[in-house]
Amino acid sequence: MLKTEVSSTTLHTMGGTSTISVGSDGVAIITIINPPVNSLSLDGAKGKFSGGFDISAFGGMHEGKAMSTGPSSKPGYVSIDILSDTLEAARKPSVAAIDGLALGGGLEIAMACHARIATSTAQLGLPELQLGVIPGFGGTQRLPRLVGLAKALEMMLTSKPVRGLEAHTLGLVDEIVPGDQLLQTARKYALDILERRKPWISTLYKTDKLEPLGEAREILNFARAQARRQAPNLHHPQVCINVIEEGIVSGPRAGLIKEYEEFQILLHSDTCKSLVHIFFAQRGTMRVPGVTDRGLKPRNIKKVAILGGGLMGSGIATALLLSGYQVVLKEVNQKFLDGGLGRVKSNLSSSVRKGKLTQEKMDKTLSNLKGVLDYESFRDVDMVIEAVIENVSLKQQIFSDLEKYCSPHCILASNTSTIDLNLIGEKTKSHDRIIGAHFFSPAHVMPLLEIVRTQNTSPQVVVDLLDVGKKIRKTPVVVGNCTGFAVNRMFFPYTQSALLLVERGADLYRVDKAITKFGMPMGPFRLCDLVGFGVAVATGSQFVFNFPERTYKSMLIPLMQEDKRAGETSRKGFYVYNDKRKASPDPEIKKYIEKAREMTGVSIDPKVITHSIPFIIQFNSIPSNNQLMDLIPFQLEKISEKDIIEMIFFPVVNEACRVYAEGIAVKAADLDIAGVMGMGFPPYRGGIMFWADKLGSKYVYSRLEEWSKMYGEFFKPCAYLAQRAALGAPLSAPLDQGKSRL
Ligand SMILES: C[C@H](O)CC(=O)SCCNC(=O)CCNC(=O)[C@H](O)C(C)(C)COP(=O)(O)OP(=O)(O)OC[C@H]1O[C@@H](n2cnc3c(N)ncnc32)[C@H](O)[C@@H]1OP(=O)(O)O
Repeated sequence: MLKTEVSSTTLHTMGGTSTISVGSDGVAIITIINPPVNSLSLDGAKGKFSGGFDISAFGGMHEGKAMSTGPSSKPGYVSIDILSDTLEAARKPSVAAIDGLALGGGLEIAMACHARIATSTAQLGLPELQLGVIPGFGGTQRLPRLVGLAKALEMMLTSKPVRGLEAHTLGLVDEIVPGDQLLQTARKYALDILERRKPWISTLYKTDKLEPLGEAREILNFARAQARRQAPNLHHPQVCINVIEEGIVSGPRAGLIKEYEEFQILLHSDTCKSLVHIFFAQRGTMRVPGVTDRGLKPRNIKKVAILGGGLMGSGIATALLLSGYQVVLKEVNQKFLDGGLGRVKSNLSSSVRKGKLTQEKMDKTLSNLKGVLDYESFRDVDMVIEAVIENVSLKQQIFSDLEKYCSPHCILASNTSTIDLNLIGEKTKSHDRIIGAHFFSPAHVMPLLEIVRTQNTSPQVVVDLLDVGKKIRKTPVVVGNCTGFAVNRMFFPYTQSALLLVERGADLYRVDKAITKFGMPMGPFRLCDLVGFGVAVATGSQFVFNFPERTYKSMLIPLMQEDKRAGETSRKGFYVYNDKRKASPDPEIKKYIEKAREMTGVSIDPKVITHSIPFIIQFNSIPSNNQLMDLIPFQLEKISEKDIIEMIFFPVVNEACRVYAEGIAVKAADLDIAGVMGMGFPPYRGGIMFWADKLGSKYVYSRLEEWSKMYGEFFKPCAYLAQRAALGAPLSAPLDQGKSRL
């Protein structure tokens, strides 16, 4: 029971409200209220358990405002003067009572207290690295001293929080209590410290959890090597390790100073700006003008039917089952149905093997799955997701069947990745409830859900699907209807420009290597192998048909298909694969490239090469044409990595501009998220539009213009890009009103 309050004060600040109330036991309770996540701001009072420092204030700091303003202009003011020399060194003990989140700056304040009491479900973590910075309020020094170096490094480098129970085992938390006993226990704990019944601990000077220096160095070096391997383009994980090391080698106060200095530098890095942009852009996808601002409430979707138990259908079923939905899976015959159900089971078993799901939960989850061969069970479902092969007439037939069997309120969704939804729904009268639910393979793993809305789809149906997307832990991006929607329209030129480059003489494996080095999970050719040539050609044909003027016509893939090379599944594609599915370059590929060149009349143009890669060769005699041609592949191999990256990605930027200008995407930031989550574009580059804006619209335009003169229409900058470049304006600036197709 709390004792009666004897005094209380409320502070209103820009960062929310703080209340201080002192009970008759003399213990003061500071409560800080700053919805939604109690983020911290420097103008506000300190001491709240929260989602961390106010990330929206990073923006102002990027524009030049220092993090330390006013009285806090002194280096390390918060971490040294406030948290170490005032809070931690005080003659009054402080105890953190943690319910819910204690992340980033929130946990750093808690660690500067003399003890921490938490609920078992509280989440404690230092996720600053996910934003391109390091903990800045002493976290790099205190966390290793509470939980040991190895665990502290893991928590910081992965940005993953731990739950209260684990935090207690680790020593981060002193006691775990139910939520309703939190304050009472924390109060008593503070008095116990004061009266020396509990130890009075300053975390900063604790050493018992720190490994001896030699061992510590080994752990740090191991972490360095691992971080370099996992994120070779990222500098800030290395900085974090260096800062931790400084504290171990030179003492925690030296560590705090280095932490402050490095934090200030990282705050202004491109990586931090890009990751903060992605943080807000990801949350912004849930806001769709004209849809989510109408006050519509999502309807309760309980039962979903899926048509097709292939790779996509079974993945979608898995994702829904894992979030508690009842799922009906329909196939055309028992063999296919058994295959589909088997795939769902094996997806779930793999979660059990990885410790993400218990066997008991898996059995319970599977009881929500029903396999069927007809439409009878569709009568009471709330939503259907069609996930059959990309065949227009088959989909049209299915949608008219669905109209007959499903109730009038049932949402009719298609998982098509390219086909125009109006075409799919052509034979129905249900246009207001037809919507695209485009998942990415494997659907139970990939984080993006592209929600496609036609001009007739009702906003209620969009709101319903946004809600389902959130519940199955996907990031939904709402886009307009067209061939390929947003993600595949951006993907198409990615493969096309790669084909163009190799046909002009660039080494295929070097293209993949350059793109992987840039930060993509794999290069365009390795990806084609993974997706399979069959799917690549089927999707590609939609583009060839709809956008012929900007299609690069290559015979390379069809030629390889003739020789039964179909990608990874056939063990041969652009690479060859061994039993363990390890990819190796194949010298045979040259043969296909030469033949493809011959068939389409593409040649390596020496003028272009010498123009783009100036270098001098001295000949003793005048070389023959054949000798010159022999030199060409060698010369083209000299194409710089920067040129490879720009020639592959600027056409993607160009297409993203078209998608934006046509109103298919409502915000440029949605395309950034679609690229990051659907294509694997590196988040630390901020997404495709953000990255292009960093290079400047003028530069992107001028390069595309240059290549379009050399290689033709494929590279031609679109009108929107040309206009932005002429104005010197960013590509991501909001569009004129009334343009959106949504
Ligand atoms: C000096 C220090 O060391 C520096 C720091 O502390 S840096 C900050 C470190 N903290 C973080 O990185 C945590 C970031 N936040 C998160 O991971 C998640 O938001 C969360 C786990 C706190 C909550 O997740 P969830 O419940 O799914 O809600 P989510 O939609 O993400 O956030 C709710 C709202 O709070 C905002 N928000 C979350 N954390 C915020 C923060 N630290 N600052 C400002 N706004 C924040 C979100 O933008 C969102 O706003 P919106 O509703 O207007 O879109």
